[in-house]
Amino acid sequence: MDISIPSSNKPKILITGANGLLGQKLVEQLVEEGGFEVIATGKGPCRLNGNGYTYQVLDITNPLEVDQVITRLAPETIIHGAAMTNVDQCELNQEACYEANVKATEYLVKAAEKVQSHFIFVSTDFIFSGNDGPYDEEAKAEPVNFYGETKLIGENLVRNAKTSWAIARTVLVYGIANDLSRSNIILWVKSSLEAGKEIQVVDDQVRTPTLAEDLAAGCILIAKQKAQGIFNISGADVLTPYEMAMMTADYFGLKKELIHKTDSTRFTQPAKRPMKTGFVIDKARKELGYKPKTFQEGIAILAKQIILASS
Ligand SMILES: NC(=O)C1=CN([C@@H]2O[C@H](COP(=O)(O)OP(=O)(O)OC[C@H]3O[C@@H](n4cnc5c(N)ncnc54)[C@H](OP(=O)(O)O)[C@@H]3O)[C@@H](O)[C@H]2O)C=CC1
Ligand SMILES: Cc1cn([C@H]2C[C@H](O)[C@@H](COP(=O)(O)OP(=O)(O)O[C@H]3O[C@@H](C)C(=O)[C@@H](O)[C@H]3O)O2)c(=O)[nH]c1=O
Repeated sequence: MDISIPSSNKPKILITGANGLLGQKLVEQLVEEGGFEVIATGKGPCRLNGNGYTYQVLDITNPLEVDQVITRLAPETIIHGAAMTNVDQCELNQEACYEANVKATEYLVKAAEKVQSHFIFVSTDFIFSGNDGPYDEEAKAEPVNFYGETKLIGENLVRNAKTSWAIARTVLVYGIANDLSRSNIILWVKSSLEAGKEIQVVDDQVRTPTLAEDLAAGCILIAKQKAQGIFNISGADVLTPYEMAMMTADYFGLKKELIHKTDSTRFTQPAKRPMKTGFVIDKARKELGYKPKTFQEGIAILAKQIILASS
């Protein structure tokens, strides 16, 4: 069922993967700001709260559906955040990952070209090797897992698009939203420690963790300014997952003794993780006016949302 609101004379912005963590924050902020007519799309029923947007079912791996929805709605702007984001699942089920992250992006770019939408593609630090981060926008891509490979192919499809485009790259997104398909580091650490579970956390991988609200704000700055090119949209704090876990335990007053420091030789996952990533965000700060929260501020924001969600 599509939830529709009367169309307006505002420019249309279409969000793919709107039921996801980034998608929900994008819709929330766009509706709040009021500058766009917001079209939220996702596979299956709407899992968003609130109103002020139109929900349209859209499975981006269906080329016919993509063409019909995009050409009928002709959005001025598309923010394409939908993807298969479980990195280990991507390694183990490469066909599904390629469909969702590459073929779907191809269908969306083709449809965007027909209606000349400004196309904003959300990408990742996982396109890099992790040998020499943190990275600026000019760094050489060299993915170390299949998920990263598919996101890099997606980037290249977008860079060759015959319509205006931007790429918003981000890192280790954390936050809370409605009925999410996957967890994220703060929620996972908090729930493990509250359950009295011991966790092994690596201290040799480096990230610049990103509050979901900041990523959404960065994408909206790009949309409003119709900015073109590649922008690093992440947090500024350079931290290891172990440091993030300890800060999370500290903030929520949980038992730090349950957190055991380890390294990537002892803690392995099905898909290899790039060791040292993280982003230099000077370009987004200067050209977009992007201003991310600190990780500490991000935890506090999340804590308030968790209390709100449980009240
Ligand atoms: N999370 C992170 O740490 C990072 C994310 N990114 C990128 O940011 C973007 C958003 O990620 P995030 O919000 O965190 O991830 P989520 O997994 O929360 O959101 C992705 C959304 O895409 C949807 N989706 C998957 N397949 C399809 C499909 N065939 N048709 C329609 N929708 C589909 C999912 O639907 P459903 O909810 O029904 O499964 C989900 O809502 C992604 O492009 C990701 O690659 C980049 C760096 C870090
Ligand atoms: C589950 C787990 C993770 N970790 C570490 C590994 C990693 O550095 C960090 C996060 O691991 P996860 O597997 O939860 O998340 P991961 O799949 O690495 O997250 C990635 O998601 C995709 C979508 C991206 O685009 C990337 O930017 C990145 O955010 O925490 C541990 O140390 N111990 C653990 O038990």
